[in-house]
Amino acid sequence: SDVGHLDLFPHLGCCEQCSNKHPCASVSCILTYIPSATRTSGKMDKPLISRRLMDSDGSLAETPSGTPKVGILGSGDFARSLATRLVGSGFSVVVGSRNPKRIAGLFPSSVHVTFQEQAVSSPEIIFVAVFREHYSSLCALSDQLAGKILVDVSNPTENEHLPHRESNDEFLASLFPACTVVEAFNVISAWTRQAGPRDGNQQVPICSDQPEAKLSVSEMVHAMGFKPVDMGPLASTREVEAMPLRLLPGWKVPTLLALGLFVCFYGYNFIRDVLHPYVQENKNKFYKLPVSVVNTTLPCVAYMLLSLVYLPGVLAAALQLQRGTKYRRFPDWLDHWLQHRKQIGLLSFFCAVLHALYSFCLPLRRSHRYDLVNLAIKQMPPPACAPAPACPSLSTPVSQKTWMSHSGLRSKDQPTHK
Ligand SMILES: NC(=O)C1=CN([C@@H]2O[C@H](COP(=O)(O)OP(=O)(O)OC[C@H]3O[C@@H](n4cnc5c(N)ncnc54)[C@H](OP(=O)(O)O)[C@@H]3O)[C@@H](O)[C@H]2O)C=CC1
Ligand SMILES: [Fe+3]
Repeated sequence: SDVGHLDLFPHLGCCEQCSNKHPCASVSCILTYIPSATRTSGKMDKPLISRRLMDSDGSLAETPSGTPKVGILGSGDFARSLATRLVGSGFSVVVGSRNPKRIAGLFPSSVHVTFQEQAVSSPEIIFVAVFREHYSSLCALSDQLAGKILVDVSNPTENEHLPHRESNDEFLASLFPACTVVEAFNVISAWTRQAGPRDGNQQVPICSDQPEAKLSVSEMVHAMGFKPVDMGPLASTREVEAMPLRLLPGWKVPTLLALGLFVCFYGYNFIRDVLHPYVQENKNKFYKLPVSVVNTTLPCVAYMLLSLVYLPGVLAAALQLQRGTKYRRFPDWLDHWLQHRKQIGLLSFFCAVLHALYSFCLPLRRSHRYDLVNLAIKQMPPPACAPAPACPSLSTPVSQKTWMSHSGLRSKDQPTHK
């Protein structure tokens, strides 16, 4: 309704947008006048890089003095994207490099790029954006780093990561015992880190043995527009560092299960529909392998998977009844099974959809085949003095009734089988 809009927006004067009497209260005009920032709300409207930090050419300008200072060791991709975001969030950033002159131009102008020794002297929080194998090259800075918070951002490669091996954070903490090590940002992509949490993951898992250090880093993460998530002590970093290595977590077992079921049912249907007729009656039905046998197999797999979605719930209920309480942990196998129900259910649905598509396409394919046979027969010249055909279906075009009966459809004048 237009009523009341004028009270809400008393600044609206003469309307230049439409021909209404002034002041105009039409919704379209009001929407044109309201600044976009007041129309929409939420975090996404906040500019990721504040205007006051931008030069006229779009690069980042000097940060005002008195802003919190953050150090970054390393000048690679991670350091660059992090520095850009930190400056955009109002932090003063100093980057420590082995060769500051070479890489200074790659950072926003407000970032101070210097040698490692100078970079770590004043900030209390220092990001270690170098690979694990180069941590030991930072040991020369031990005295200057004493008492500071080191934020480890590294991820192990797959070969490095072994479940019972010490994490990169634990290794860093052992090299710098006088520092507090905090894990953060290892799961955030370079794009999200630089552009802010617009469309990517917003959660930043944080681990440390020191609650104060965790709090300081959490506040910084929050100021950068992300959501800090406390993942516990430094020992939890083994789990957190393994996160980026997991592709589609939770799907491996259900997918293998679905494939296994498919292979079993396909084998069974192959023996029943193809191999058995071939051995017993010498009938060649191998043409059924790509479509018909697959289509018979898909619903079997779908039903089996669906039953595997419901079964653990029943087992869990039975176990609770037997134990007389629901406050005891399920056995591990049942716990894992319960956690995979969503994936198993989706795979079941996928098989059912494939079955529907196959079933829909099969009659179309048969109809096309009969059309081709009809055409071929029509083109055959009648023999000059041919005897009466033994099989009428070979000399006359295949009727609609024939292909309908072969396709499992029934024509109107055909009697129903009881
Ligand atoms: N890139 C990404 O998107 C992500 C990276 N990470 C982690 O961030 C860390 C850095 O990654 P990234 O920036 O991509 O790597 P890069 O190879 O781009 O940069 C590594 C930096 O380490 C510095 N460095 C310090 N000491 C040494 C040394 N002895 N030998 C070689 N280099 C050294 C170098 O800077 P200089 O020469 O100036 O000293 C170099 O620029 C890694 O631990 C990685 O796992 C985590 C998540 C995502
Ligand atoms: Fe079916």
